[in-house]
Amino acid sequence: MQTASLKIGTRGSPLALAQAHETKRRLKDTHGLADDTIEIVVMSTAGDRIQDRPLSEVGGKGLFTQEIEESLSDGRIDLAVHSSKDMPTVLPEGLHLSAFLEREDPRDAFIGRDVKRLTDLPEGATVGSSSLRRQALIRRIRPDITVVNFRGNVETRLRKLGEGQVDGTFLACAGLKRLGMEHVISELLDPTLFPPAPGQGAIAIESRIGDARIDALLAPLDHRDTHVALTCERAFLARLDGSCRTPIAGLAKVSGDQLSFSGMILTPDGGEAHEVQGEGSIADAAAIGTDAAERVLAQAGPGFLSSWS
Ligand SMILES: NCc1[nH]cc(CCC(=O)O)c1CC(=O)O
Repeated sequence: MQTASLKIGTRGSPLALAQAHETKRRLKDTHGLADDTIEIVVMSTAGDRIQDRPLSEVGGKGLFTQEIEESLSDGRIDLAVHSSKDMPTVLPEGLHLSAFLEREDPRDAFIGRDVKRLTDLPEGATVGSSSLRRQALIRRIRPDITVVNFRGNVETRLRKLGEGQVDGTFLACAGLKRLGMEHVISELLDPTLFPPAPGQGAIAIESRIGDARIDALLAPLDHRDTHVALTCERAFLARLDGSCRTPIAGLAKVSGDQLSFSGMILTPDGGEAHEVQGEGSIADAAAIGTDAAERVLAQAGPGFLSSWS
C-alpha cells in the first residue's frame, strides 16, 4: 500500500475540512500510509456560494454535493467525505456511500446567549435557525418564540449570537465536537423532545461502485453499527421523499443485533407532529425505516407532505 495515491474531495468549510482530515488520519493509521500519499482536494459547492437565502427556498437536491460528485465520477478524486445528513437519498449513478465512520453524539445542542437551558428562554425570545426541522420543533414546544432564519457556518452563527441578533441557536453536537468547540454548548437536547435529522453526527464516505482498490481501503474504516443505523434512517427519509421543505427527524440505535428507530414528521409551524417507532433485526434495517415511514404517513393522512409546499 506504500505507493497508494489518494485524493479526498471535500467542501472547504471548517467542519468539512475537519471531517476530511479525520478520514485521512484514519486511512493513514489503518494502512500505514505516508502523509503525502493522501491529498485533500477542497471544492466549492452551490450550497457554499449561496449565503443570502435559506437553502430550503433554493431547493434542489445535492446543493452541497453536486460539484464534488462530478469530480468523483470523473476520477479527479477517489473518494468524497460528507456529513451524512447533507446527503440526498438518491445518489448519482455509479456512486454509493460505501463507509460510515463511527457516529459522534447525534443530538442537537442548544446554545443560549444569556440562559443555559432552552426552557429558560424568556417569553417571546428569538432563536436563529435555518433548519426547517429545528424551526418546527422549537415552535412545537415553545410557540411564543420567534424563529429567524440563520445561515452560515458554525463560526458565523456563533458570532451572530454573540452580537445579540438572537437569544439562542441550535447546532449539531457532533459538528461542534469536531471543531473543538464543545464548550459553547449550553444544553444537549433530549432526542425524544428534539429528535435529530436522519444521519446527524455521522461522516459518510462516498466512492465509485466497483472501485476495488478504494473498497479495500475503506472496508476497515466502516463502522458497522453506524452503517446499519444510517441504512434505516436513510430508508425512512427516502420513503418520505425527503423534500427539502419537510421537517423530518429520525434516529436509529443499534444494540447487538437489534435496531430501534424513532421518527417524526412535522408541519413547518410545529402545529402538527406525528411520531413513529420501529424495531427489529439489524438485517432488516432498511425495511424498518421504510415501514416506519409508511406508518407515519398513514397516521398523518393523505396530502400531509404536500399540504404546505
Ligand atoms: N447542514 C449543515 C450541517 N451538516 C452537518 C452538520 C453537523 C455535523 C453532523 O451532523 O455530522 C451541520 C451543521 C449543524 O447542523 O450544526
